[in-house]
Amino acid sequence: MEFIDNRHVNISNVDPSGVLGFRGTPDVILRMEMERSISLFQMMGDEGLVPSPEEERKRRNAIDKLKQIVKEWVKTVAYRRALPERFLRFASGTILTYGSYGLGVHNPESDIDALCVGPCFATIAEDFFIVLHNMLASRPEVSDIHCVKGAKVPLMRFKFDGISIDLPYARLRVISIPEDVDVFNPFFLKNIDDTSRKSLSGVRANRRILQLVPNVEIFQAVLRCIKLWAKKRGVYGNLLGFFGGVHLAVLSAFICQRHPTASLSALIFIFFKTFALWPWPTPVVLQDGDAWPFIPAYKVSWMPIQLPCSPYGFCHSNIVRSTFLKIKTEFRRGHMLTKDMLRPDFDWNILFEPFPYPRIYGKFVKIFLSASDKDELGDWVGYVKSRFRCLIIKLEELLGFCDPNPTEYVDVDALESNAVFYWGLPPARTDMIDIGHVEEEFLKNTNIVYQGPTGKMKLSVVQADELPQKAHFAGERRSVKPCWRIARSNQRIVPAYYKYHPICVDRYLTTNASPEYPSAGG
Ligand SMILES: Nc1ncnc2c1ncn2[C@@H]1O[C@H](COP(=O)(O)OP(=O)(O)OP(=O)(O)O)[C@@H](O)[C@H]1O
Ligand SMILES: [Mg+2]
Ligand SMILES: [Mg+2]
Repeated sequence: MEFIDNRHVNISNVDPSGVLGFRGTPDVILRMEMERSISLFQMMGDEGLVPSPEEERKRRNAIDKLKQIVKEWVKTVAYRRALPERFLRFASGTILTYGSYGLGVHNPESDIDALCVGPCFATIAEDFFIVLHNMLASRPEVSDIHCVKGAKVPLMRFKFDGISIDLPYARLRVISIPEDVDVFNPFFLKNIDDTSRKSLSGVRANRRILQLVPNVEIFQAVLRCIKLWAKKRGVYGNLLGFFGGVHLAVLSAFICQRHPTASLSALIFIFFKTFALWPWPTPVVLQDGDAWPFIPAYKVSWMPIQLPCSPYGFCHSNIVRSTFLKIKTEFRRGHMLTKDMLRPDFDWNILFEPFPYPRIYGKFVKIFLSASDKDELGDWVGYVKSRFRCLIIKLEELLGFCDPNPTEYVDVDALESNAVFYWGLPPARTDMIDIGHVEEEFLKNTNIVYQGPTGKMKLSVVQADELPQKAHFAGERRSVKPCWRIARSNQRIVPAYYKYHPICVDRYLTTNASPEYPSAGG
């Protein structure tokens, strides 16, 4: 814990308004602040947030093997395309990791976001989605492989040695891709196609964040804590109108950038203070020497967060009025709790306490999704989740507010495989809601074309005491993180969409952004 010692900011100095509930000499404050940082690190360990060395080895090994496969694939393609001998020798491709793995904040459940970077002669349609797909599919380590072609960032999704991998593709205008290719070098970015540019933007954004933060380790610790907080408090999940990983990464980096010498505990306090008082929709923008002017923030999201790489768009967001209010409330709660962190009885566990839905809301809309087996259910749940934003907006329209709890429950008494969501409703007017009509409208308005054999959906309004006791976080449900498979609608082949993206805005892959939230970002 050495680095905590020498990067202290006295918490009362970063809180000049003096609202901290503790007085003491600077020495005592420093010591207590350090203790708070240490106990937070310990808590993260207890929560199992940091993968074990064995798990890390497994991931490293999977990436190495993937790199090897990509290299072989490039040679195969070069050969098939009858490239001259001198080119054949040099032709190469590589894998670049990004997302939570690239930032070093993954947990044992996280997937690996890995970008396949290939040379100019390897096409996405044929060479990536057919040749590489077949090479991967024939490997014993690979299972559950899906091609996701219709998304803004097309990708293959599969498991490698049991680890979920998202593999988009970027094709550069060169024959040979250096292993450590510089994704900021204009030479490599020249004349690349739109899909490749979008695919690369995830890697570029992540690398930029790591370049911009003054201390990577402390940034990683802050982000891990904030992600845990967001999951526990029900404000993590882009599809449900909350934050995704990239949003929290930029917010955490923003704090770390401005307080380069602060300790972990001080940064957590500053994080909540800053965003509890933030004048939204003023965008959160990392200090970056190259930054370009951006489009007016109010057109982008309730909480605009700019991506730190050209063309400096905004992270896509599904935040609606209700989720905006919930996030703001949670920021304020975080601030109220952490400003007292130097008090002797301060306990981190309170900050990370799961959001007490049954205590806060009397009634819930229950969304019951079922299918005949687990695979079908995975596809079905993914499909419906991709349209959740429409349902949130509908309920908001009728009731003024709705809290879409991202937690997925399972009804163990039901005969079919199922997933159940319970969204908190405000007390007033709840009795007047015709939930059957909402269900009908949801199906109709979202133009559901999914015709999987067994997917069913039932909406009902239930009392708080009907909520199950046990649940698991949706974000941890990696085993059923499917793609929506090709389905037939009126004899018309409907393209395979990424499970999250057919209509609603999700991540940066969306193909059909809502007019209120134009696609501005990467
Ligand atoms: N809404 C978005 N806007 C812009 N870029 C995004 C968005 N969502 C995802 N990305 C890019 O894709 C990467 C991977 O996204 P993902 O949602 O898997 O985040 P993550 O940080 O890996 O979180 P998790 O641990 O939940 O997987 C992000 O790091 C970011 O570069
Ligand atoms: Mg990820
Ligand atoms: Mg991913």
